[in-house]
Amino acid sequence: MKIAIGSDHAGFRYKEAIKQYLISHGHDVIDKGTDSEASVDYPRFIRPVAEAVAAGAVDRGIVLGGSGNGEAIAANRVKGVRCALCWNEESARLGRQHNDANVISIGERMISEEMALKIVQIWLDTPFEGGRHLARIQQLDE
Ligand SMILES: O=C(CO)[C@H](O)[C@H](O)COP(=O)(O)O
Repeated sequence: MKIAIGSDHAGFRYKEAIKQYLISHGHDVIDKGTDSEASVDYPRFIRPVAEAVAAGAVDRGIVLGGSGNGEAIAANRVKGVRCALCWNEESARLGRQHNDANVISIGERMISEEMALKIVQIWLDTPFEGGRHLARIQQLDE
């Protein structure tokens, strides 16, 4: 899968860990920054991830910050993006099953690195359920 990833300074360490995890599992990763733990403003690095997903340049996107809240808000401003803020296995699973989330947001200050990697794995492996959820996600873009 082709996956874009981006973070601010507060999500930088997990971005690097997730990038290595994805590459080691055969994915093609497009890193939109940031490149260090120096303080930056997250919209600058999150919006390019969301735009790449919306344009079909990549299959999925991952955004990270301290809480993941602002990053999810920024990603969801782009039409066609369904970004789920994930903090445990079930939030990641439901993000795919019910919401067909094409982007996830993770808060580095909220969860362990082990949990962050688990979330990514579940989000990649879980299919969209369709059915009653299809009409609902279609209404998001209407
Ligand atoms: O999670 C975030 C936005 O929702 C940011 O990562 C967080 O606000 C950065 O905070 P600071 O500038 O204090 O390091």
